[in-house]
Formats: sequence, structure tokens, C-alpha cells
Amino acid sequence: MDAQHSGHGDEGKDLDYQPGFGNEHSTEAVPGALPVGRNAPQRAPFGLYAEQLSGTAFTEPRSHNRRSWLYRIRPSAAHPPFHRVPNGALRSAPFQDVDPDPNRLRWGPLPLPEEPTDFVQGLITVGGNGDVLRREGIGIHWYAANTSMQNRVFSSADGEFLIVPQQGALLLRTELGLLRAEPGHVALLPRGVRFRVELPDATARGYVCENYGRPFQLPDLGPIGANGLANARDFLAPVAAYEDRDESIEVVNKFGGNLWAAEYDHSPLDVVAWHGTHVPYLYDLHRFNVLGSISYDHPDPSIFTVLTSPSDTPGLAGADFVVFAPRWLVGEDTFRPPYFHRNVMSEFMGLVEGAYDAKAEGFVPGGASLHNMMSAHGPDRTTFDRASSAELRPQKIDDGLAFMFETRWPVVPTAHALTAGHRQERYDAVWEGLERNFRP
Ligand SMILES: O=C(O)Cc1cc(O)ccc1O
Ligand SMILES: [Fe+2]
Repeated sequence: MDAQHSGHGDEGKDLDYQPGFGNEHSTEAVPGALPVGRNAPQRAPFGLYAEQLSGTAFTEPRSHNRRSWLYRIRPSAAHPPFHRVPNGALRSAPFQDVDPDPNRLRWGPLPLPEEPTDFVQGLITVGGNGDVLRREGIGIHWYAANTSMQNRVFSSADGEFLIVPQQGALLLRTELGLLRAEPGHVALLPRGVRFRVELPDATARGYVCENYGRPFQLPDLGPIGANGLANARDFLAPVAAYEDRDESIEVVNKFGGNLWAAEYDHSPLDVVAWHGTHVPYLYDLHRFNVLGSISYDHPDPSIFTVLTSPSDTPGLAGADFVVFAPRWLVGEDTFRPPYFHRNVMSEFMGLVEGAYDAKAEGFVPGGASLHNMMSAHGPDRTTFDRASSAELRPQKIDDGLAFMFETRWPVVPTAHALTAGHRQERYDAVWEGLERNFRP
């Protein structure tokens, strides 16, 4: 695979980035390729084509508006028809395979493929909610891959891809440049942006939240103040990098819940310069500024929100991305792990590494759990017993990185997820044997 024209190594270990979530970024791989003072000069520099990519309606408020101007070797419009190709195990909302399921579900790690499988072929949908054609809701996917995408590029018109690598790095060659996402990072690929996933390591596994709704943004901080949680400057956008390749490339487009493909005679990753706000980001979850209680009680996990996709109802997210990162617990006279609860929001959780403080065993790296709307859950029996009698010294939780996709509507699983061999059939047992301790 040719390196893109950007002057860095092929595995992307020392890539250049531009910092700042929501910035009006601008970048050119060839000096002078970005028009100055206007978006669409009569002739763009060097014979490039100017093209706007809009991720929000033209008229959305300036604070939410997302669009980028791309200066490319060929306009995206120059392509042959798309035709349907098999969806593999990729599914989209509305999810109607099976009845919505109130049971608590948990899975061990997704097995790695034995046959050659690239990122797109390796996508397996767990479930989701909403309606892809109304741009509401989410699809939750796992991926497991062992080969780079070859002469193949992907994009989703249905939603943005929030990718959470769990094993193996991903080199993401996007229209707007390169990102290298390692386990512990997340990558956010906006709706419609084309990308190719290459694997610097032998295998890659992780999770995807495909957000059909309003683009993820940083949460407001309210009384927290002007700083904290995920800081805007820690989000990294790529610098322009382009491929100048006149050869057959399959462009796969997820549209309306199905995969469509067209054979291009050139690489569509041919953007030489761009500016704008509809851009991919890389974020290192270890940079998250974890806040918590320094007096008593376990705060709700909304204080761990990295990114939120708002709905039309203030305070109600279509989807939140929440991280449980290393932190100190100091609460006095407090049951410190996550409490028992039932929640109107639905909670899908995954584990990048280590352990999670609500579960003594069974919730393992690469695995997942789904606690749907109003399903009772919380610490398992071992955790409850341990934390109820633990000595409450300051304690560092530093052996894990867990995350949650929390969403406003129940997550309806796919038949594939329910019948998967790595589903743990006896998950309910972790709450068995919680003693009756009532002694009035
Ligand atoms: O269920 C979970 O483990 C996620 C979670 C964590 C927490 O600290 C409080 C509530 C909650 O849903
Ligand atoms: Fe929960």
C-alpha cells in the first residue's frame, strides 16, 4: 500500500495532528493548495476540485454546525453507480430480529477470525435503537479483523463511527488524513467521511458506536467550570494527506442500513487540502480528567461523560460515551463501587483492559454487557460483600479501562448477539446468593 503524500512513516507512529475539538481546522499537504479568503474560487489551486461536505443542515446554529471544504484531485461526484453487496453481520435500526429483551446480557471476548477478515467484513452488530433513516438512535457493533482493507474504502452515510479499539492498533487513512488509534484511544469518524482501516498489528478487535443522531460533542460542564472531563485540546484532528492512485478501488457505502459498493478508477482519499469542522478525531482516554466525590456517596457516571449526542430534549442524550478511567476513591462511610440500580437509560459496557470495579469476575477485556432500560443491575455478589466491609482508606482504582455507550432508548439485540457462542448464558448467577441481611 502506498503511503499517502504527507511525509511520514507507513505505520503512522509519528503522525502530525491538529489539536482542538470543534475547531475550524485548516491544513494543506501541498503548500498553496488551500484557497485563501474564499471557499470556491473560480479555479481552485493546482487544478483541484472544491467540494463541501456537510454533516449538519446548512442552517443549524453556528455552535452546532459541521461542514468541511475539501480540495481534491477528482470531485466525489465522478463515480459509477453503487450496487448492493452483502451486509455480512452488520445490521441497522430499526432492530426487529428478536423481541426487545429485558434480561441482563453479557458476552466474553469476541473470538478473532480464522479466515482473512478486514475491518468492514469483521463488523458484527450487537444491537441498537432508533431508526437509521430518521437519523435517530445508535447501532452497536463489535469488530474483529486480521487483515488490512485492500483497495477498499468505507464510509457510513447512516452515522458517525466512534471506534473503541480493544486489541491491536488501527491506522485510519481518511479523506482528511491519517489517525493511528491504539487500545486506550478512541477514534471518531464523521458521517460520510471515507476511510480505509489498516492493521499495523496482526489482529485488531474492538467496539463501535455508530451514532445515527446528532454528532457527538463535548458535554457542557455546568458548575464544574471551564475545565475538566475531556478537554477540547486533547482531541486530535489529522493533517491533510492524499493518495494519488489511478487504480481500481472498491468504495463501500453504508446507506439506509445496507452496504452498497461502487468500483472507482481512482482512490477517493485524494483530498490535498481542507478546512472545516466536519473532521475525524483521535482522543487518548488516559487524558480524561476524572472528577469524583471527595466527601461521600458514589456520583452518577454522567460525570465520566467524554462525548454526548444530544436529543431534542434538554439533558436527554441520544447516546453518551462514558469512560471509567483510573481514579482515586476516598468517599467516607460510602459503598464505593457502582450502586444497585435500575435506569431508564440503557447501558452497553465494554472493557478495554484490566478489570471493572462493579464486577469481580466474568466481565473481561474484549467482552461486553447490556443492561437494558429498567433492568436491575449493579455490583456482583463478591463485589458487594467485599465493598460492604472494606476498610475505607484512600484507594486507587488503576487496573482497568471500561466504557459505556448509554442511550435513551432500549437496545434491541440482534439474533446473532443472542445466539453467539461467546454469550455467557448464566450471567444472572453473579447476583445469586446476595444474603438477606435484614435484622430489624
Ligand atoms: O452499571 C454500571 O456499571 C455503570 C454505572 C456505573 C456507575 O458508577 C454508576 C451507575 C452505573 O450505571
Ligand atoms: Fe448501570
